[in-house]
Amino acid sequence: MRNVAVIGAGSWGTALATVLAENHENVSLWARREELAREINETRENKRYLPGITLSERIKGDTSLERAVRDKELVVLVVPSHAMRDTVRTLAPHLHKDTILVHAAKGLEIDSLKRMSEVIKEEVSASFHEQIAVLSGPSHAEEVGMKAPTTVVVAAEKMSVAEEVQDAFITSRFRVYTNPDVIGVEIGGALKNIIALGAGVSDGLEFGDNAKAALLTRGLAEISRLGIKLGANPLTFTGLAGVGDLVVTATSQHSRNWRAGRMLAQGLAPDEIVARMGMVVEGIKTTKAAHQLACELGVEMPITRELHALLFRQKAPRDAVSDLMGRVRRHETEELALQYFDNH
Ligand SMILES: NC(=O)C1=CN([C@@H]2O[C@H](COP(=O)(O)OP(=O)(O)OC[C@H]3O[C@@H](n4cnc5c(N)ncnc54)[C@H](OP(=O)(O)O)[C@@H]3O)[C@@H](O)[C@H]2O)C=CC1
Ligand SMILES: O=C(CO)COP(=O)(O)O
Repeated sequence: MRNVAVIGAGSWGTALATVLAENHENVSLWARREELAREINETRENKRYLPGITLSERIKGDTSLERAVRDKELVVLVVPSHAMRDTVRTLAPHLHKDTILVHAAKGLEIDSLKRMSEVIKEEVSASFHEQIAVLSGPSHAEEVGMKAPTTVVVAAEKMSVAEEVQDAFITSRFRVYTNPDVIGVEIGGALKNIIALGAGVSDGLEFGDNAKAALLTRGLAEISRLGIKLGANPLTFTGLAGVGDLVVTATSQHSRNWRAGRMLAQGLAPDEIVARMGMVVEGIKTTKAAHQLACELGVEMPITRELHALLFRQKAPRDAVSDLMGRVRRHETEELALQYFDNH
């Protein structure tokens, strides 16, 4: 491919543009603010979102969505999930009929509780539906910008589409796997942010490594439970979009969600946390959406429930921990354990 576009010049969009610039001659990078597009073009740096990384001359900042997507073979959507619907609605009429759309956002739409690929499908014509993919996995923008070895996964309903996206992104430092499980990859990527918030709370309370390991493990159990209910392949949660992203987000000081959790433990309100961060903290809105989804589908998600109470009902962090630890005793792998005891 020669012409690709990245929509969203935050940290992740800018980092993905640096990867794409290794493989493609023209990379349009859409920013909604004129001064950011100008800074990218004039200084070859995005100081606010990816400081210290020199951007290739192949990357061109642009503020026109129409111009950015026109005649592009690949369009990468990297706006925060709350902005996905409006952004896709605006650019949809200008897409070339063969364009592949890949999104890299990690969240759910708060009112509809939909995954990002579902939101995108609703905003583009049916002819694009098989050309939609998701890119996810353990990948902090700061490290990708520095070309540290990174692995990600691309999921699409059609394997040939996933493979085209794999081809477009793969470099010697950015290894891309494919997976047909769009639901699992999107749910893993979105819900790990909730558990990362919890890990930040746990670290803020200085609970140590046992508590963090418990949160990650039981967090993955509840992410998988919801994902499987929605139709995901359980194996996806053992992969890059599951365990991989959970570990990288919940154990890293790069993570905005982990840092937000630490601020929660200090008693800051969600609004103050978002204002201080100056960057997107997807886990806050995703906690609301996932909690509602779990209630509607009757899926048990105790960590998500407690974080929801912490974020939106002013529950004290230590009370949330006591309530988690004091829950009714159970088997570790409840469905499997019941089968096992039936057979023995
Ligand atoms: N950062 C990372 O390491 C990774 C992030 N992601 C995911 O990528 C997505 C984007 O996050 P990230 O780049 O980190 O976010 P940042 O906070 O770094 O940047 C947010 C970007 O989105 C723009 N933006 C904010 N609101 C809107 C809106 N309503 N309409 C259009 N654009 C908007 C901002 O523009 P402005 O400057 O004008 O406000 C800015 O360019 C998230 O879903 C995140 O979970 C996934 C993997 C890694
Ligand atoms: O998704 C990420 C790494 O894979 C980035 O996580 P944060 O949004 O918490 O920084």
